[in-house]
Amino acid sequence: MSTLSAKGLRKSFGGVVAVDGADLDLHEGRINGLIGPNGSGKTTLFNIVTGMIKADSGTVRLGGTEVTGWSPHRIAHAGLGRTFQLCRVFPRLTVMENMLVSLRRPRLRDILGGLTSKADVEVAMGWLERVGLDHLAGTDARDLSYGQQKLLELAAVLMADPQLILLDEPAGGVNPALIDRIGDLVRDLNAEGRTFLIVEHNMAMVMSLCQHIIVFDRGRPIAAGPPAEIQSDPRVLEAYLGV
Ligand SMILES: Nc1ncnc2c1ncn2[C@@H]1O[C@H](COP(=O)(O)OP(=O)(O)OP(=O)(O)O)[C@@H](O)[C@H]1O
Repeated sequence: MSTLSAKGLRKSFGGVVAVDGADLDLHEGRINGLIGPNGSGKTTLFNIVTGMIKADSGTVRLGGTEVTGWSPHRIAHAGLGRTFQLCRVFPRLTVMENMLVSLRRPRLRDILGGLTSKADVEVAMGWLERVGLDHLAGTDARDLSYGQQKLLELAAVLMADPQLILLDEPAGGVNPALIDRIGDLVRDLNAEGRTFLIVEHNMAMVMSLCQHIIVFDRGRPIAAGPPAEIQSDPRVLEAYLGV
């Protein structure tokens, strides 16, 4: 079960209302997009549904189970993986070590001492091949380009075999060739049955990749539908252009 839904989410930071009574319903098995002007609450929503921050009110359900207030680790264990707007890899660990620490099971000392299970290394290598980083397995993550680090972060998320994956600005700061590779990878992973929710400012990517788009403005959804519908929705144009 991968469906993510939320009801009445609300979150304020001091006087700033970041998420303002938002509902969310993802289309299962689809590539869902979440767009909206800067500061409209998209990342805060991501952080709430992945357990990184607690909402002031509202509920989150994952595959029929209420997960409101669960820790990020428990939510990840329930099948939800995520990447971050500012990519999070361990710069001084190699690409392979980054893959293995994402499992949490082995201890860092074991990984650095080569005491990891052969099966884990094989699974990690399989994902590195899928994202095109297998030839860099022994390279320190800090020596990868920013786009390659984003691919590594996604590959590390895939180690947990999540059925639902949230990507926070996968194209941000990435060169066009790697943006295409990330897009192809998302399509392939979706064809295998994984559901995606993608926050992205690159409209060309969102419109070509996503099958269902949710538009946020001032902390709540103002429109949802297929790309062609969203592109011509007057509420969306108003939110973006103020027209
Ligand atoms: N930790 C925080 N402390 C204070 N204010 C915050 C915090 N996190 C978010 N905000 C505020 O909440 C609002 C929503 O921010 P959020 O980052 O969720 O928007 P966003 O849609 O993801 O923006 P962007 O597209 O620029 O990443 C903004 O006004 C932001 O300044």
